[in-house]
Amino acid sequence: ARAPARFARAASRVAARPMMAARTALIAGNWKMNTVLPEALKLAAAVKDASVGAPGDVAICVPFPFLESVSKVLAGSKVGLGAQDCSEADKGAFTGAVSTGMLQSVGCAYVLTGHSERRSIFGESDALINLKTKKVLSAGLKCILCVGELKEQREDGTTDKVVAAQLAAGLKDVSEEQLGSIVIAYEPVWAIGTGLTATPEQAQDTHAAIRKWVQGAYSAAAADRLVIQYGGSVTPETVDELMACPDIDGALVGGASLVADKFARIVNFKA
Ligand SMILES: O=C(CO)COP(=O)(O)O
Repeated sequence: ARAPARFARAASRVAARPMMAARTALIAGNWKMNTVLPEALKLAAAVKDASVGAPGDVAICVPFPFLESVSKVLAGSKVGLGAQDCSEADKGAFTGAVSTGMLQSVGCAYVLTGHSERRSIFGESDALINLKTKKVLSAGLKCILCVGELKEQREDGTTDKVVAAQLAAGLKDVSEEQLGSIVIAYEPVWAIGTGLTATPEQAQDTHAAIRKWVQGAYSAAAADRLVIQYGGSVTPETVDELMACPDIDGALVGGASLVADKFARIVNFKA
């Protein structure tokens, strides 16, 4: 999704643009509430094998009970382990909750926050998402913060406004240095699990708007470094076109990440 650094530097001299960072792509699978242990182990082993020659970074966000055993399967591979949620608290009387310290202790490198299913099904507010995001960062983990508009919002032309508000709230009190441990996943809600992928143009436009927002809120350098994933019905058939867009730096994949062959093709995208 980007030119090699030497071309980017040459281009920046010609066009007098700020130097572009060489962003490393990140393809992440979000298994959601799927698999039982034997399936999880088998799928993780397949992802490990498929990722050996992958052009970018790879991660899988697996259900809590399988984190530790999947971590052993992934040991020594380039596949990072991720969780799908965490508590905003450190520890104590929070029945059923899972802390970032627990996640770190079983080998997690990534945590998702702000997923639209957490927002809509579990009623998570922007304020709670911000607390969770900051907890992930203070534990030294990488945070994949998800944002995205509803169908009605895309139709009434408020996508950029909605996404900007989610970014402002989710990243409140997150420093520019901490932003280096954030990945933004743009997941239009109408495209999640529906088979309706955003067109590369729709996705690129919103990714560019996200990067512009980060430039205004932080700096051009921070915006340039930021990895922005697209999520929403990504498949082997759509990944290459999406990854060819200049501001699309990766994918957050739900359904297709549960099918070993499909995810193998996605992590080995051709841009
Ligand atoms: O929500 C998603 C990833 O977090 C996307 O899910 P699908 O790829 O199944 O649309």
